[in-house]
Amino acid sequence: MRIADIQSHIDHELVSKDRIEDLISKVAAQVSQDYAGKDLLMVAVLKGAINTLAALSQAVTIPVQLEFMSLSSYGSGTTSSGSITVRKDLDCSVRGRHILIVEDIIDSGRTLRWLVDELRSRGAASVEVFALLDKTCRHEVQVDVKYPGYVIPDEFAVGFGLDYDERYRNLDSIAVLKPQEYEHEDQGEQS
Ligand SMILES: O=P(O)(O)OC[C@H]1O[C@H](OP(=O)(O)OP(=O)(O)O)[C@H](O)[C@@H]1O
Ligand code: HPA
Ligand SMILES: [Mg+2]
Repeated sequence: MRIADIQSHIDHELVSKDRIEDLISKVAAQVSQDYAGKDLLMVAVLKGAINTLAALSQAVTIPVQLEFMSLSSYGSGTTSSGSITVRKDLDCSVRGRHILIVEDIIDSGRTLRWLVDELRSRGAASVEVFALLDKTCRHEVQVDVKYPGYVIPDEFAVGFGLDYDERYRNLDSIAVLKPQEYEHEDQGEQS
Protein backbone atom coordinates (compact mmCIF):
# COMPACT_ATOMS: atom_id res chain seq x y z
CA MET A 1 0.00 0.00 0.00
CA ARG A 2 1.28 3.45 -0.92
CA ILE A 3 0.50 6.87 0.56
CA ALA A 4 -1.56 7.67 -2.55
CA ASP A 5 -3.88 4.76 -1.70
CA ILE A 6 -4.81 6.27 1.69
CA GLN A 7 -4.11 9.96 1.02
CA SER A 8 -7.09 11.18 3.06
CA HIS A 9 -5.60 9.60 6.24
CA ILE A 10 -2.06 10.94 5.77
CA ASP A 11 -0.76 14.28 7.00
CA HIS A 12 2.80 14.02 5.69
CA GLU A 13 5.51 11.57 4.71
CA LEU A 14 8.51 11.20 7.01
CA VAL A 15 10.71 8.70 5.15
CA SER A 16 10.14 7.63 1.54
CA LYS A 17 10.29 4.06 0.24
CA ASP A 18 13.48 4.96 -1.67
CA ARG A 19 15.22 6.30 1.43
CA ILE A 20 14.24 3.17 3.39
CA GLU A 21 15.67 0.94 0.64
CA ASP A 22 18.82 3.05 0.44
CA LEU A 23 19.51 2.84 4.19
CA ILE A 24 18.78 -0.87 4.39
CA SER A 25 21.10 -1.68 1.49
CA LYS A 26 23.93 0.30 3.14
CA VAL A 27 23.36 -1.39 6.50
CA ALA A 28 23.20 -4.80 4.79
CA ALA A 29 26.59 -4.21 3.14
CA GLN A 30 28.12 -3.23 6.49
CA VAL A 31 26.53 -6.16 8.35
CA SER A 32 27.75 -8.58 5.65
CA GLN A 33 31.27 -7.27 6.10
CA ASP A 34 31.20 -7.17 9.91
CA TYR A 35 29.81 -10.69 10.32
CA ALA A 36 31.62 -12.44 7.44
CA GLY A 37 32.70 -15.89 8.64
CA LYS A 38 30.60 -15.58 11.81
CA ASP A 39 27.39 -17.36 12.71
CA LEU A 40 24.89 -14.48 12.83
CA LEU A 41 21.45 -14.70 14.41
CA MET A 42 19.09 -11.85 13.51
CA VAL A 43 16.40 -11.34 16.14
CA ALA A 44 13.43 -9.29 14.94
CA VAL A 45 11.15 -7.61 17.45
CA LEU A 46 7.62 -8.32 16.25
CA LYS A 47 5.42 -7.06 15.05
CA GLY A 48 6.92 -3.74 14.00
CA ALA A 49 10.25 -5.06 12.68
CA ILE A 50 8.72 -7.53 10.22
CA ASN A 51 9.30 -5.39 7.10
CA THR A 52 12.76 -4.25 8.19
CA LEU A 53 13.87 -7.82 8.89
CA ALA A 54 12.51 -9.06 5.55
CA ALA A 55 14.33 -6.32 3.64
CA LEU A 56 17.60 -6.54 5.60
CA SER A 57 17.84 -10.32 5.56
CA GLN A 58 17.34 -10.42 1.79
CA ALA A 59 19.93 -7.69 1.20
CA VAL A 60 22.81 -9.24 3.18
CA THR A 61 25.28 -11.42 1.28
CA ILE A 62 26.00 -13.86 4.13
CA PRO A 63 23.88 -16.72 5.50
CA VAL A 64 21.98 -15.72 8.65
CA GLN A 65 19.52 -17.39 11.01
CA LEU A 66 16.24 -15.55 11.62
CA GLU A 67 14.42 -15.64 14.94
CA PHE A 68 11.49 -13.69 16.33
CA MET A 69 10.46 -12.28 19.65
CA SER A 70 7.15 -10.48 20.00
CA LEU A 71 7.26 -7.63 22.52
CA SER A 72 4.59 -5.04 23.17
CA SER A 73 4.32 -1.89 25.23
CA TYR A 74 2.19 0.45 23.11
CA GLY A 75 -1.06 -1.48 22.61
CA SER A 76 -3.65 0.65 20.86
CA GLY A 77 -2.32 4.12 21.76
CA THR A 78 0.58 6.43 21.00
CA THR A 79 2.23 6.32 24.42
CA SER A 80 4.20 3.51 26.01
CA SER A 81 2.68 1.65 28.94
CA GLY A 82 6.21 1.56 30.34
CA SER A 83 6.08 -2.21 30.81
CA ILE A 84 7.19 -4.77 28.24
CA THR A 85 4.91 -7.72 27.54
CA VAL A 86 6.54 -10.79 25.98
CA ARG A 87 3.88 -12.06 23.55
CA LYS A 88 6.22 -14.66 22.05
CA ASP A 89 9.68 -15.72 23.17
CA LEU A 90 12.54 -16.98 21.01
CA ASP A 91 12.45 -20.61 19.87
CA CYS A 92 16.17 -21.13 20.42
CA SER A 93 18.98 -20.54 22.90
CA VAL A 94 21.21 -17.52 22.29
CA ARG A 95 24.07 -18.81 24.44
CA GLY A 96 27.38 -18.16 22.66
CA ARG A 97 25.66 -16.68 19.60
CA HIS A 98 26.31 -13.37 17.82
CA ILE A 99 23.00 -11.50 17.81
CA LEU A 100 21.83 -8.57 15.70
CA ILE A 101 18.55 -7.18 17.04
CA VAL A 102 16.43 -5.73 14.23
CA GLU A 103 13.92 -3.06 15.29
CA ASP A 104 11.60 -0.67 13.48
CA ILE A 105 11.90 2.23 15.94
CA ILE A 106 13.53 3.43 19.12
CA ASP A 107 11.21 5.80 21.00
CA SER A 108 11.67 5.77 24.79
CA GLY A 109 14.34 3.09 24.28
CA ARG A 110 12.71 0.85 26.90
CA THR A 111 11.94 -2.09 24.58
CA LEU A 112 15.52 -2.28 23.30
CA ARG A 113 17.11 -1.69 26.69
CA TRP A 114 15.09 -4.60 28.07
CA LEU A 115 15.91 -6.89 25.14
CA VAL A 116 19.64 -6.14 25.03
CA ASP A 117 19.90 -6.83 28.78
CA GLU A 118 17.79 -9.98 28.44
CA LEU A 119 19.85 -11.48 25.58
CA ARG A 120 23.11 -10.68 27.38
CA SER A 121 21.82 -12.35 30.53
CA ARG A 122 20.97 -15.43 28.44
CA GLY A 123 24.65 -15.69 27.50
CA ALA A 124 24.85 -14.24 23.97
CA ALA A 125 28.43 -13.80 22.71
CA SER A 126 27.57 -10.35 21.32
CA VAL A 127 24.43 -8.24 21.00
CA GLU A 128 24.22 -5.36 18.49
CA VAL A 129 21.29 -3.28 17.26
CA PHE A 130 19.90 -2.00 13.96
CA ALA A 131 16.83 0.22 14.24
CA LEU A 132 15.34 1.78 11.11
CA LEU A 133 14.02 4.86 12.95
CA ASP A 134 15.12 6.70 16.05
CA LYS A 135 13.20 9.37 17.97
CA THR A 136 16.33 10.53 19.76
CA CYS A 137 14.48 13.42 21.43
CA ARG A 138 12.27 10.94 23.33
CA HIS A 139 14.83 8.56 24.78
CA GLU A 140 14.30 7.84 28.48
CA VAL A 141 16.98 5.19 28.75
CA GLN A 142 20.30 4.82 26.97
CA VAL A 143 20.79 2.24 24.20
CA ASP A 144 23.94 1.69 22.12
CA VAL A 145 23.07 1.33 18.44
CA LYS A 146 25.77 -0.06 16.14
CA TYR A 147 23.76 0.46 12.93
CA PRO A 148 21.76 3.70 13.30
CA GLY A 149 18.70 4.49 11.20
CA TYR A 150 16.93 7.74 10.41
CA VAL A 151 16.39 10.23 13.21
CA ILE A 152 12.77 11.37 13.16
CA PRO A 153 10.97 14.12 15.09
CA ASP A 154 8.56 13.60 17.98
CA GLU A 155 5.60 12.53 15.85
CA PHE A 156 3.77 9.19 15.94
CA ALA A 157 4.89 7.37 12.79
CA VAL A 158 3.16 4.60 10.84
CA GLY A 159 4.14 2.39 7.93
CA PHE A 160 6.80 -0.16 6.97
CA GLY A 161 5.76 -2.29 9.96
CA LEU A 162 4.84 0.50 12.37
CA ASP A 163 1.21 0.61 13.43
CA TYR A 164 -1.31 2.85 15.02
CA ASP A 165 -3.84 0.56 16.73
CA GLU A 166 -2.66 -2.34 14.52
CA ARG A 167 -3.33 -0.45 11.29
CA TYR A 168 -1.06 0.96 8.56
CA ARG A 169 1.72 -1.61 9.00
CA ASN A 170 1.52 -2.44 5.27
CA LEU A 171 2.25 1.09 4.07
CA ASP A 172 5.48 1.00 2.00
CA SER A 173 6.91 4.25 3.46
CA ILE A 174 6.88 6.02 6.86
CA ALA A 175 4.24 8.70 7.44
CA VAL A 176 2.32 10.69 10.04
CA LEU A 177 -1.46 10.43 10.17
CA LYS A 178 -3.81 13.39 10.14
CA PRO A 179 -4.58 14.58 13.71
CA GLN A 180 -8.21 13.36 13.52
CA GLU A 181 -6.96 9.78 12.97
CA TYR A 182 -5.49 9.84 16.50
CA GLU A 183 -8.44 11.63 18.05
CA HIS A 184 -10.33 8.54 19.22
CA GLU A 185 -7.43 7.76 21.52
CA ASP A 186 -8.49 7.54 25.14
CA GLN A 187 -6.13 9.91 26.94
CA GLY A 188 -6.71 8.16 30.26
CA GLU A 189 -5.79 4.75 28.94
CA GLN A 190 -2.27 3.45 29.39
CA SER A 191 -1.49 1.67 26.18
O1 LIG B 1 11.45 2.62 22.44
P1 LIG B 1 10.07 2.22 22.92
O2 LIG B 1 9.36 3.35 23.58
O3 LIG B 1 10.09 0.98 23.75
O4 LIG B 1 9.20 1.94 21.62
C1 LIG B 1 9.62 1.12 20.55
C2 LIG B 1 8.81 -0.15 20.45
O5 LIG B 1 7.41 0.18 20.37
C3 LIG B 1 6.83 -0.45 19.24
O6 LIG B 1 6.32 -1.71 19.57
P2 LIG B 1 4.81 -1.93 20.07
O7 LIG B 1 4.75 -2.03 21.55
O8 LIG B 1 3.92 -0.91 19.43
O9 LIG B 1 4.51 -3.38 19.47
P3 LIG B 1 4.37 -3.75 17.90
O10 LIG B 1 5.77 -3.80 17.35
O11 LIG B 1 3.72 -5.07 17.90
O12 LIG B 1 3.55 -2.67 17.25
C4 LIG B 1 7.99 -0.57 18.28
O13 LIG B 1 7.74 -1.58 17.32
C5 LIG B 1 9.16 -0.88 19.16
O14 LIG B 1 9.28 -2.27 19.43
O1 HPA C 1 6.02 6.51 16.44
C1 HPA C 1 5.69 5.32 16.63
N1 HPA C 1 4.86 4.66 15.76
C2 HPA C 1 4.47 3.39 15.95
N2 HPA C 1 4.86 2.64 16.97
C3 HPA C 1 5.68 3.22 17.86
N3 HPA C 1 6.21 2.71 18.98
C4 HPA C 1 6.97 3.65 19.53
N4 HPA C 1 6.92 4.79 18.81
C5 HPA C 1 6.13 4.54 17.74
MG1 LIG D 1 2.82 -0.95 17.88
